[in-house]
Amino acid sequence: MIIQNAFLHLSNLLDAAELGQIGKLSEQAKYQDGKITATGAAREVKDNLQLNEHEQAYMSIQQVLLNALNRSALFRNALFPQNVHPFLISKYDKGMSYGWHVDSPVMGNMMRTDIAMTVFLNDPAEYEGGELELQTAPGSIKFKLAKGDAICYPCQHLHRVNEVTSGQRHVAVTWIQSLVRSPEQRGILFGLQQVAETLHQQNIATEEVGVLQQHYSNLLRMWAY
Ligand SMILES: O=C(O)CCC(=O)C(=O)O
Ligand SMILES: [Fe+2]
Repeated sequence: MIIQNAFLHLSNLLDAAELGQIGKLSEQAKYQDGKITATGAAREVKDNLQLNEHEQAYMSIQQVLLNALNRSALFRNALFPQNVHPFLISKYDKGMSYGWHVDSPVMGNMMRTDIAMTVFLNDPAEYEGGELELQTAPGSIKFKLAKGDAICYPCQHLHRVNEVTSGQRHVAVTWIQSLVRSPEQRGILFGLQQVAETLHQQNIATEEVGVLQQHYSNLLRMWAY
């Protein structure tokens, strides 16, 4: 099936062993007020807990998450990641939420934030509420994914995390600068790439397949910066 959606769902981004490792590492670690890393208006509406970046566990968790991203062909082919911000590891206890906001357009060492990503680190049955909600032209969309899954969405959208009304929500959040800035252009390239990949799997290697690959390459070269 060809994926044609600006919201990329990565199923099982983390395997059971990785989830176990992250669970263990975060258990002993200290979490602090999430307002510390929020700027501007987002600071007023942010109410969560974040793993302190000076904690020993922090770097180990980063490594597990980056390894998982590195082996995902879907992540690479759909998003053209050029720069990935260090993950924020967050918890939302009962009563916590993150109100409507947009993320900073530029973060860290002057990286542009094109795509935001939430990795769900615990089972959705462990908490009520806590959906990631995006405002889009046709209406709002809510995501509350399985443990180990991730959602990637263009940073243009206003979004919020609904109040957790029971239990605890545990996520990792990051931002990606893409080689291809526009979501529409990424969608065209990803569509063509999936068609080329399907033809390749069917052992079809006609002249037309070569031309498809040629134009895919030329479009990517035209749009990459
Ligand atoms: O926790 C999430 O799913 C998203 C959090 C968020 O919007 C942010 O950190 O900017
Ligand atoms: Fe956000």
